[in-house]
Amino acid sequence: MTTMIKVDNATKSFTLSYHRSLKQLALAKARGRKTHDVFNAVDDVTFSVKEGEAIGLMGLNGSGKSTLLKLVSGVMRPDSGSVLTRGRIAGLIATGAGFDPQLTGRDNLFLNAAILGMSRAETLRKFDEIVDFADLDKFLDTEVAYYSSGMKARLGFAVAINVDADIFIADEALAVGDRPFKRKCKKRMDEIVQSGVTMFYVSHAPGAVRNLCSRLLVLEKGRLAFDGDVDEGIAYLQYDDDDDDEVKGRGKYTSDDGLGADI
Ligand SMILES: Nc1ncnc2c1ncn2[C@@H]1O[C@H](COP(=O)(O)OP(=O)(O)OP(=O)(O)O)[C@@H](O)[C@H]1O
Repeated sequence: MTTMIKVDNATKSFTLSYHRSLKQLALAKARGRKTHDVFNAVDDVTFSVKEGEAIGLMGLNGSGKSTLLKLVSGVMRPDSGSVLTRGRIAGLIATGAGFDPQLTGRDNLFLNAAILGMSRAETLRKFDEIVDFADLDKFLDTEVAYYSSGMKARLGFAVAINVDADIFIADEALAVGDRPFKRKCKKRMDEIVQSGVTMFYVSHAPGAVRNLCSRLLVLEKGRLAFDGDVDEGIAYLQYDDDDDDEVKGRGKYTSDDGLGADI
C-alpha cells in the first residue's frame, strides 16, 4: 500500500526566552545568567502512515502534537530529519484563518476556499453543501464582523471539511462547535475515513479516537512514546473512561472534549 506520510527522525526546536524587556535581558547577560533555553518540541520522531489509515495522536498538553501536525501539514519545516507527504493535505487546523471581517460570509467562503487551494469552479460546485453544513443561510450576506465566534468557526469548518484531500488532518478544532454541530462534524469525518482518505487526528478524547482511528501515536515531551493499537495506546496513557475528572497516570482526559464517546 502507498505510504502517504513519512516522518524520519524529525526534530523541531524552539527557543524559550526568560526575559521580556531589553533591560532585563541586558541585566541578565551582565550577571552571566542564562537568557534562553532551546528545547525540542518534536524530538527525533519517526513513523509512516499508509494510504487509508486513520491515525490518532495523543499526549499531554505541550507534548508536541500541534507542532508535529504543523510539520506534517507543511506549515513548519523540521530543523533536522525529514517529513514527506503525498497528495493534497486539508483539514481542521486554524480553520477560518484569513477571514476578512469586512466581507460577508459568502465572500469569505470563496476567499477561504481559495486559501485552501480550491478553484472557483470547485467552490461553486460545493457551495450549497458548504452553506448547508455551516447552517448560516440567513447570515450568509452579513459581514463576518457581526458573526459570533461559533458562527465563524462553523463557516471555517464547513469550508475545510469540504476540501477534497488525500490526507485530512484535524487538531481538536471541533471542540468549539455546539453539540449538534460536533455531531455533524463527526459524521462527516467518519465519511472521510470511510472514503479511504488518510486521516491524522489529534485529540484528548479517547472515545473519539477509538471511534475514528485504527492506530494511535502517543507523544511524551516531543518523543514518540507509543505507536500501535488504539486501546493499548489509551491504556498506555492510563486513561480511565469511567472517571472523567481524576488525574491519572500520564494525564487528565475527559470523554467529552471534541468528539467525545457520548456523541
Ligand atoms: N512557535 C513556538 N515558539 C516557541 N515555543 C513553541 C511554539 N509552538 C509551540 N511551542 C512550545 O512547544 C511545546 C509543544 O507545543 P504543542 O503546541 O506542539 O503541544 P501540544 O501537544 O499540541 O499541546 P496541547 O495539548 O496543549 O495543544 C510547548 O512547550 C509549547 O510551548
